[in-house]
Amino acid sequence: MTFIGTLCGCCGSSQPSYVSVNGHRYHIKRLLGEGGFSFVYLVESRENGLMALKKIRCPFGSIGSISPAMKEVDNYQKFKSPYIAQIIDSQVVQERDGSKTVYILLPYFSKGSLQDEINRHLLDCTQVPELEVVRLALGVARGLLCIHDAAPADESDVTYSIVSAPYAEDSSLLNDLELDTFGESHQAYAHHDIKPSNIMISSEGMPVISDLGSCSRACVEINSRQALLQFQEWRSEHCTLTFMAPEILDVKLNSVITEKCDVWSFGCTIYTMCFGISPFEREEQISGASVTYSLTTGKYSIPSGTNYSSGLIDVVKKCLNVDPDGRPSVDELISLLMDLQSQLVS
Ligand SMILES: Nc1ncnc2c1ncn2[C@@H]1O[C@H](COP(=O)(O)OP(=O)(O)OP(=O)(O)O)[C@@H](O)[C@H]1O
Repeated sequence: MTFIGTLCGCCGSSQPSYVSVNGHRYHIKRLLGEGGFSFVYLVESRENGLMALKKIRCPFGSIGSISPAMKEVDNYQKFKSPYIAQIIDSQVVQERDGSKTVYILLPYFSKGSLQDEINRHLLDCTQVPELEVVRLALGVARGLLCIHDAAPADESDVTYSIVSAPYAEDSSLLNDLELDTFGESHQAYAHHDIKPSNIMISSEGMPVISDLGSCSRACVEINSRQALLQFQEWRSEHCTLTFMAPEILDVKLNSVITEKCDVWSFGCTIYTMCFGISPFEREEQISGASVTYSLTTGKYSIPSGTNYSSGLIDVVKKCLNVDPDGRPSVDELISLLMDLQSQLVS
């Protein structure tokens, strides 16, 4: 990986900036967005057109700090679905100061995210039509089904050829990648950060789950004080409070977290599509109760006079059950949403 010119296309430099990933040269056009430790740039290549390049900084330069980013690369390779973003290429770079940077090349979603779509409706004072809410929700649910039902991976099939040489040779890194964050053997995965800004909209208008950095094995047993602290630390880096399931926010010793945490976030996402705000943020606005309190007690309300059908509102209510076992599976959600879709089109 080499950079020619200045990396940041929006920093005011008049010089065009280029980046080379595994020998392919890309023109950096502008910054698309940024997260805690990452920047996402719009890049263009002569052969493949526009793409998004995610640059993840691993500040301490140790294997430990690089593994979450490599886990994200691994996740992009793991799930094959039109409803989950597919990786194009990636590379790890050793920086001169000893730190490492991971670059992930992804398709560019010019329509932005579901959050952008919600924001457009808020600005226009319009609401997302119910049929559109159901169509988008169905796509997200199909992507989630692929994550939750991930087939047991044949570890020997996982290839790391995209990793640049110094790390490909580092077997401890590869071993680290195969370790589940919390040492579980169950093969179902959970995304852990489903929210409208992590769902991109394809050029055909289909929802595509992205930002797989928080995705890890679904079944997490919190069976020691150390596991509890480790989970709390992981949660603060990877999950978003207003979409977070109560069992994650108020994680307890001797509890088990499952993929049902995504079902809660999915319910919050449908609610946000309908009402332009997440249920527990709205609760804070109208009652003054903290998000943490409303969320752990499951206290939220549906705006009165809503013209969304009771069938759709019921789907939200089923997902926002404080008891994870009481929430539907993604399979069940898909059939509920399909029924709703047929009723709406008939
Ligand atoms: N493939 C893409 N096409 C277009 N825009 C993108 C793409 N990927 C990311 N973005 C933009 O960049 C933002 C940040 O990307 P991403 O969520 O992957 O980074 P992150 O560091 O994990 O962010 P967060 O901390 O919000 O989870 C997104 O909200 C989106 O606006």
